[in-house]
Amino acid sequence: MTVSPDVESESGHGTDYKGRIGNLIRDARKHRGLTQTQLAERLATSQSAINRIEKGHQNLSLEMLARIGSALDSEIVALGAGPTHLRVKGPTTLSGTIDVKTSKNAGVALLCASLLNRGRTTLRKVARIEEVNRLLEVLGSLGVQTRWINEENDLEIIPPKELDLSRIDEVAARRTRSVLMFLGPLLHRAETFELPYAGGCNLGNRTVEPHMSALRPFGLEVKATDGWYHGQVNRAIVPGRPIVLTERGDTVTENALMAAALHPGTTVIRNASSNYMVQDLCFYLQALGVGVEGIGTTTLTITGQSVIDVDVDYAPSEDPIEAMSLLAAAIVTQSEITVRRAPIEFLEIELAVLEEMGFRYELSEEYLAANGHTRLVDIRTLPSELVAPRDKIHPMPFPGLNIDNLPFFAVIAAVAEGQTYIHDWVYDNRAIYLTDLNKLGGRVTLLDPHRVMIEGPTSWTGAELMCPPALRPAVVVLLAMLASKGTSVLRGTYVIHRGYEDLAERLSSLGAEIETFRDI
Ligand SMILES: CC(=O)N[C@H]1[C@@H](OP(=O)(O)OP(=O)(O)OC[C@H]2O[C@@H](n3ccc(=O)[nH]c3=O)[C@H](O)[C@@H]2O)O[C@H](CO)[C@@H](O)[C@@H]1O
Ligand SMILES: C=C(OP(=O)(O)O)C(=O)O
Repeated sequence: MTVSPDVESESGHGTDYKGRIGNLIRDARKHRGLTQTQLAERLATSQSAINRIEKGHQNLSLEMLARIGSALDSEIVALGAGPTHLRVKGPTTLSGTIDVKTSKNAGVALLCASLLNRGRTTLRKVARIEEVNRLLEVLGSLGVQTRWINEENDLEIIPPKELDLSRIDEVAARRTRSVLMFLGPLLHRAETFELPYAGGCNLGNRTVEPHMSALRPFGLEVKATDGWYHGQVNRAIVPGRPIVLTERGDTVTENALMAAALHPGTTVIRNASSNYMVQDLCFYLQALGVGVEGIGTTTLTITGQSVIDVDVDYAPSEDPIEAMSLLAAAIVTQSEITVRRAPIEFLEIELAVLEEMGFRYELSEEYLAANGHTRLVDIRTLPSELVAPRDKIHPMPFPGLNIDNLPFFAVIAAVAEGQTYIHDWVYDNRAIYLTDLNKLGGRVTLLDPHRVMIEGPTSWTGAELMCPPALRPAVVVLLAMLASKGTSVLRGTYVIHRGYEDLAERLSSLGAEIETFRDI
C-alpha cells in the first residue's frame, strides 16, 4: 500500500499541522507494522522523539520529514497533494478475526458532553476518525486541551476555566453534524453564543427544529441567520414539566440530556431515543454524578448538578454500525470471519432479518463492554446462499433496525436471489446513492427518493467511481468492490474516514487487496 498524504486538502485547513503530520506518520508507521522504537532505530533517534512527533509536539524540518518518509517508504507530504483514493482488486475472500472499534456516534456525543465537566475527562479507545478530529479542532479552538495519551487511542480532555467562543474553528465545525450537540452544554456556559450551521453526511434536509424545541424549556432561543445559529439564554426559564421530544432522534435526545445534566433539579424527557450512543452518554453522565434513570427506555429522568467538576474516566462501547459493515463485508464476499466485540443488543433485528434471508452464523457467549453495561458477542460468519426477504426492509428508532445499517442491506440484497425492497423513510437522499452499485453490475432501481428495489444475485465487475457524499453508501460501494472481478477505484474517500478508523487497512488484514493512493 502507498500512503502519500497531504496535510491540508482533505481536512480542508491547516491549523494544527503538526498534529496532522503526526497522525499521518503514526498511520504510515502502523501500516508498515513498525513500533515507535523500530522507527526510531531506522532514524537513529529515540522512541520518545517519535512519540512527540506523532503527538504533534515537535517541530519538523523538511529534511526530517523526507527521512521519515523514506524510512516508512511513504511520502508524508506529497507534491500537488489531493484527496485519498482506494484501489481494490477483487474478488476477495476474507478470513481471520477483526475487532469492532468504539462508535463514532458515542465518541462525538461524549466529546460534546465533556464540555459539561470542569474536571478532566479521559475517554478510552476513542475511534480515531475524521469526525472526531474535526470536533477536536473545534474544541481546541474554544480553548479546550485535548491529547491522545497512548497508542490505545485513549483521549484526555481538559476544558479551560472560560471557553473562548469568539474563535470557534468554523471550517471544522461546518464539516460535522455533531457540532449541533454543543447547544446543550453551551447554554450553561454563556448567555449568548454563536455556532456555525452543522454539516455531516449529505442526506438531504436534516431537522434542527426538534433541537430548538427540546432546549427552549431551558431558556435557549436560537435564531438561524447567515449560516450561524445565534443562541440567547434566559436563565429565568427552567423546565416546569416533562420535555416531550417531537422526534425520537438520537442527537436531539443527547442535547436535551446535556442541558438537563447542568440543570439543578429533575427533568423528565419523553419520547427519548434509547439508541446506543444515547446509552453511552447516559452512563458517562452517571459517572459525572448526574442522576439518570430509565436508560434503555423512552422516558429518561435526569437529576442534574449546578456544577460538575470531577476527573472522570469512561470507555464508550463498540459500534453496531461498524459491526454491521464487517458482517456485510463477509456476506458479500462469501467469507468466514470472526467479528469480535459486536454489541449484540443493537444488532438483534439486523441478524434476525439476515437469518430470514438465509445467513448462517455462530455467536459466542455474551460478555460486557468496558463500559460495564453493553453486551458484546463474537460473531462467526459462515458462507451462505441468500434469498430476498419476503417483506420490505425498513428502519425504525431503536429497538428497530438501525437506519445507518439500512444501506448495508442493499449490498447484501444484491447478492441474494430475488427482489428486495428497501424503504428509507427517513433520509431524502441516502437511497439514491445506492444506485451507484449499478456501476459495478448491480441491479438497483430507484422507485422514488425513499425506496429502492434490488434484484440479485449480482455478477460484480470492477469499475472506477467517486465516493458518494455519504458515509454508509460509500462503504457499501467499497464492499461491493471487494466482491467485484478485476480492479476498482474508489475516489475521494474522506467521507469513509469520517466514520471508520483504518477501514481499508483492517480489511486488508483480513485478506482484501486494497491500496490507498493520492494523485501526485
Ligand atoms: C452523530 C449521530 O449520532 N448521528 C446519528 C443521529 O443523527 P441525528 O440525531 O442528527 O439524526 P437526525 O436528527 O438527522 O434524524 C434523522 C432523520 O430522522 C427523522 N426522524 C428521526 C426520529 C423520529 O422520531 N422521527 C423522524 O422523522 C428526522 O427528521 C431526520 O430526518 O441519528 C441518525 C438517525 O438514527 C443517524 O443516522 C446518525 O448517524
Ligand atoms: C448519518 C451518519 O452520520 P452523521 O449524523 O454524523 O451525518 C452516519 O453515521 O451514517
